[in-house]
Amino acid sequence: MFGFSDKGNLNLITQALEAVGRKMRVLPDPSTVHFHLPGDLSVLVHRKYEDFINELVSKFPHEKEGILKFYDTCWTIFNSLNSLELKSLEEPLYLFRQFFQKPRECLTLAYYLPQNAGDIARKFIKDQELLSFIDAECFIVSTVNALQTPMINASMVLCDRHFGGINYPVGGVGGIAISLADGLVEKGSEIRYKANVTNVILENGKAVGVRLSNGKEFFAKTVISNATRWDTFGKLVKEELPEEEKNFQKNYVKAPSFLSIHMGVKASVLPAGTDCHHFILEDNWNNLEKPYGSIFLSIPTVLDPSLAPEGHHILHIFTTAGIEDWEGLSRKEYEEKKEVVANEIIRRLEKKLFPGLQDSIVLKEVGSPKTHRRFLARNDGTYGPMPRGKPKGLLAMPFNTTSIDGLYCVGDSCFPGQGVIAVAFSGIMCAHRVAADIGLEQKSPVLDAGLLGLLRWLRTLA
Ligand SMILES: NC(=O)c1ccc[n+]([C@@H]2O[C@H](COP(=O)([O-])OP(=O)(O)OC[C@H]3O[C@@H](n4cnc5c(N)ncnc54)[C@H](O)[C@@H]3O)[C@@H](O)[C@H]2O)c1
Ligand SMILES: CC(C)=CCC/C(C)=C/C=C/C(C)=C/C=C/C(C)=C/C=C/C=C(C)/C=C/C=C(C)/C=C/C=C(\C)CCC=C(C)C
Repeated sequence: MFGFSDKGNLNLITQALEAVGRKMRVLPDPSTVHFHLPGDLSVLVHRKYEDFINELVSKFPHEKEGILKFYDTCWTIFNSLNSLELKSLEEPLYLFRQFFQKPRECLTLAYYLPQNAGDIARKFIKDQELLSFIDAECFIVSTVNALQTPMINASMVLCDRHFGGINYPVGGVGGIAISLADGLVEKGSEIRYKANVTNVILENGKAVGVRLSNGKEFFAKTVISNATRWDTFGKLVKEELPEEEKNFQKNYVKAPSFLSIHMGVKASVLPAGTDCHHFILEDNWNNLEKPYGSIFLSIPTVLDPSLAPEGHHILHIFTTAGIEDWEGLSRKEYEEKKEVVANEIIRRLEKKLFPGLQDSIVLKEVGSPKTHRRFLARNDGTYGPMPRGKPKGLLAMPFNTTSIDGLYCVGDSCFPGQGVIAVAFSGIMCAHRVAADIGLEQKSPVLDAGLLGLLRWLRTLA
């Protein structure tokens, strides 16, 4: 996980846990990911920035200058981000204060806001294979290539992995939700589980509450939806799609979902020193973004052996996959298809990384895009939004307010997009905007109208 470090302003998981009086023990991952790419290009992203740069330069010595210039630009953006107090960009008093206190940093971010990583990389780098490597760097966090990945998001992940580092919460990532929930309850909140919202209740065009599938209704000053914007406006709000959302759907499509395999294997199948995270694309760069084209693999027991019985490891393997491949099948066909597709992926891993993998399996569970749709309640099981074409960086991404008074959105179909830290930031922004709107923080109605209008107009330019 990103966001677990003890320094800077972008350690948003640490900060969220602290806010509810919690702290988790984490284990530092010595690397972010081990890339296994076409042409036997192998790159390990070390935790220490200098080690990573030296490794990359050793593979592309003729591009040393371009590599340094590209990643230096990422650092300029990351350092600007990391210097700000992160609150709502839809709240003018805060935004103006930040511009006044940190003008250089805010102007840097404003300059890069409409730009994409692939365009910046092409300013400095000519080698096609290296540009494809940067595509893979972006793909693992955005599910699209570098030309479609906003430069601010790319900089955030390409630098924070070295600044804050990747850290594993002892006991597994499920512990994050448990700690947050415990902390919230301790602070006086109430959480209702198995509460399936089917309607946002509107009164005179204002959101005033929610209705559950069991018919119960809850009323509130403010409704915040963590469902995707496709679910919020396609299912929960029964009105005609507002113009703003039409614009969002014009600019963004649902990213595919995932096929995931969770396996328990005998430890002897992994060579000594195996890294925790791997990304595998065997022969052809053109397959990078295709369904089942590339394989993600995490082995959390490399860092935290307590998760599996002695002598065993856990493998979490996943590839992008669309829901359309999995619809219209009988139960039997569905189960058979999961088996066939999973076995092919395991065969590829066996060939590339771990001979004998198939025979070492002691437990295997396969999830399809339908599993994601069902258990995460996400439209088509989508991983999040993906630009329809070439985006203007983050310019078109909506923030938290919506065109329905009293209704706010958070999560990965809001600015700045996919990723736990991105989503946590959208939560922080939303909390601040709501606090201002219900009188818990300062606000200026005149400036609000001006800024929200300006941001709406900017989005139409994207
Ligand atoms: N690091 C990883 O490997 C990893 C894995 C998975 C997801 N992620 C990140 O998490 C991000 C998603 O975060 P998010 O917060 O936007 O979405 P989310 O899907 O994690 O959270 C949405 C929440 O809303 C609930 N919900 C949805 N519809 C509901 C309804 N009708 N009634 C009641 N509850 C409902 C869901 O149960 C869920 O708890 C992704 O973009 C991804 O980057 C990361
Ligand atoms: C007016 C206006 C609007 C403006 C002005 C200017 C300014 C001030 C600006 C500002 C801005 C800001 C603050 C921004 C922010 C941003 C952020 C925070 C961002 C973030 C991001 C993040 C991200 C993207 C992340 C991501 C991640 C991910 C997705 C991850 C994933 C992972 C996975 C999948 C795993 C892998 C594995 C393997 C390889 C195995």
